Amino acid sequence: MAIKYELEKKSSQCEARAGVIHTPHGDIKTPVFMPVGTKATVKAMTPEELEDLGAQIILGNTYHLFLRPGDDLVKKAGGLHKFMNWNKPILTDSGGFQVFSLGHINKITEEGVVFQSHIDGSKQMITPEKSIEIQQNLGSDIMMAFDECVYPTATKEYVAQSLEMTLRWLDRCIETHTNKNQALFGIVQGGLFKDLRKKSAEETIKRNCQGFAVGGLSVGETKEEMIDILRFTTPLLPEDKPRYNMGVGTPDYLFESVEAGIDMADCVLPTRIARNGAAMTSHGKVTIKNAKYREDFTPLDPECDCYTCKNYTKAYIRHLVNVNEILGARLLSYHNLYFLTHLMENIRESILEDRFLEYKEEFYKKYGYT
Ligand SMILES: CC#C[C@H]1NC(N)=Nc2cc3[nH]c(NC)nc3cc21
Ligand SMILES: [Zn+2]
Repeated sequence: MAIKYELEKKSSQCEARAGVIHTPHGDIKTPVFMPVGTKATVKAMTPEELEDLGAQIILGNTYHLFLRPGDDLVKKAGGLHKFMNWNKPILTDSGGFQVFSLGHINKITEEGVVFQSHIDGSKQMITPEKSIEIQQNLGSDIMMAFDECVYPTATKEYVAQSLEMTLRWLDRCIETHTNKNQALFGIVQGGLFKDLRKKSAEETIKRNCQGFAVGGLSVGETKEEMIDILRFTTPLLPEDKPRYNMGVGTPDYLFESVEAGIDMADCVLPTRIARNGAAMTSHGKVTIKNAKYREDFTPLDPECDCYTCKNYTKAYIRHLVNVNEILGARLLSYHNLYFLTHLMENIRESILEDRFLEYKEEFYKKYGYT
């Protein structure tokens, strides 16, 4: 068994739950936020810094690593863990979404997706088999099935057809999944249509994957639509397997995901907004370039005990960002990743103490959501 999910405590107030995912590269306490390391690095962070800030598992991307440096090279290096010197769990996305959001799609056929590389325009094709072969070369602990990604604007007819193809592609992924040290997660689609979500969930569950993602969200739908679909779909998934909401990473979306019964979430936001000079703090978002911080010699977040907040001031970080010094992005990335990682740790504690909703209310008030 590549991974095993152990449920520790279910909230009495909502679908939230705390658990542990046992993997060949160590245990993951859930709910968990997963930093994104698209091209074999979580941007500007060393693996040691990721460990220090509490990261338990990171993401890699099939699409990017296939194009550069090539999954065959990573395999020759001993796999992605060795190549990037990260010895804890890694989850790799299958390429479906990245082709959609980055590659220039030429056509989607039953065989797979033909696209032009966003790097050199070369014609490429990813099939379910190819996606799993790449992920097995990378050696990730959790592989995502190759799915067809549809946007919330797609018609119901298209979404209905698409989820059927995603199920046929899942069967082909399962066929190709030979390395049983790696888990394979299915992805539930169905857009914003509850009957299609139910169908996709029921059919995906029949394939007995080691975990399940709710796909097709965080792709432009409204927050209310995401919450509605998430609260409908997540409880349909097996209680004894991990559940993963793809692409969420703001505090409110993390709270809402956990409240719906989600265990795992990932997002590029913490490092992306850091490069743009923004930080998530206990009292809401801080845009450090703001002139009001010019002579502010207090920590970024007075309630945070991370390396950045213990050693530097807003004025100093604002200076670094203003003169475009790399350290500015690094210090903000470190804090933002620490903030979301510890937010999920605090959420987990609140579930173990059966006070999740109270914690959510306290956090929302301080952060400025309500
Ligand atoms: C449609 C669809 C779909 C899902 N399929 C796969 N393989 N990966 C995803 C990654 C995502 N990231 C975000 N938002 C940043 N939404 C995502 C959705 C998916
Ligand atoms: Zn901090």
